[in-house]
Amino acid sequence: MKFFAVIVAGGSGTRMNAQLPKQFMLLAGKPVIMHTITAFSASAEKPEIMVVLNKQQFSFWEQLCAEHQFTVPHTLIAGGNTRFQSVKNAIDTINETSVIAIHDAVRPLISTAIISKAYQQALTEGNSVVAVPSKDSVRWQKANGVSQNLNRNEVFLVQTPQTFQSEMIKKAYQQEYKEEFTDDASVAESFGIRINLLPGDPDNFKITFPADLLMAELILNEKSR
Ligand SMILES: Nc1ccn([C@@H]2O[C@H](COP(=O)(O)OP(=O)(O)OP(=O)(O)O)[C@@H](O)[C@H]2O)c(=O)n1
Ligand SMILES: C[C@](O)(CO)[C@H](O)COP(=O)(O)O
Repeated sequence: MKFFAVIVAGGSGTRMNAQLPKQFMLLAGKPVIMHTITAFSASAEKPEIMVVLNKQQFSFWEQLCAEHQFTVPHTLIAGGNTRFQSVKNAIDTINETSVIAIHDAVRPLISTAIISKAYQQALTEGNSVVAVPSKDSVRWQKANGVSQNLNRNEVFLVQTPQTFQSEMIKKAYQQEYKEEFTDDASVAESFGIRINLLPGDPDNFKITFPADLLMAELILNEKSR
């Protein structure tokens, strides 16, 4: 079977509040996204890697690759205004029957073990969505202003990769964009696909705020000791 990795990095990182988009910020001496691409290239399935970037940043990325002697093979795809559009731009170019993992560039601490489990689950069960249990209590704030406790054993926080057999995810991404499409699982589910969860890893958090980058740096330092 052919495997693809779509690494989405077309965002501008408004919550990070920095000049440089967070996917290019340095983590342990190299841009965040290079850690992410390296993890996929090291996985047993040896996926073909697609990197989705804002078109305006193609030449900057090529400069970064030269500066960091980054030679992992990948193709560049132009991003869109939403994550949904960025993913769609990439998967629309895939015509082979395959298994496609979609991953946020800004989750650089993903392990090769989880990547492989995700590909294998999607191969046998159709899809695989990485998620972790909540470490906090969880409440649902209803429209009438009343909040209600939820059983946190039944609530999961969704990560990436989100991995699918190509035929189903390509069809799901033909739907019109809706605001509730915050990830690939929500797109697939709205198309009628039942989602399979795969246990994730708390370290596979999304770099969203400045403190997240500091935490990622600490974890990498600890792992290299
Ligand atoms: N138009 C977009 C928006 C987001 N992404 C990617 O989707 C992932 C998750 O998005 P998020 O953390 O929200 O990134 P940003 O959109 O960059 O951040 P913010 O929402 O704070 O602006 C990131 O790797 C981001 O680059 C993308 O490829 N194209
Ligand atoms: C895809 C995702 O990372 C799964 O948790 C998340 O939904 C992305 O959300 P964001 O608002 O684009 O950061």
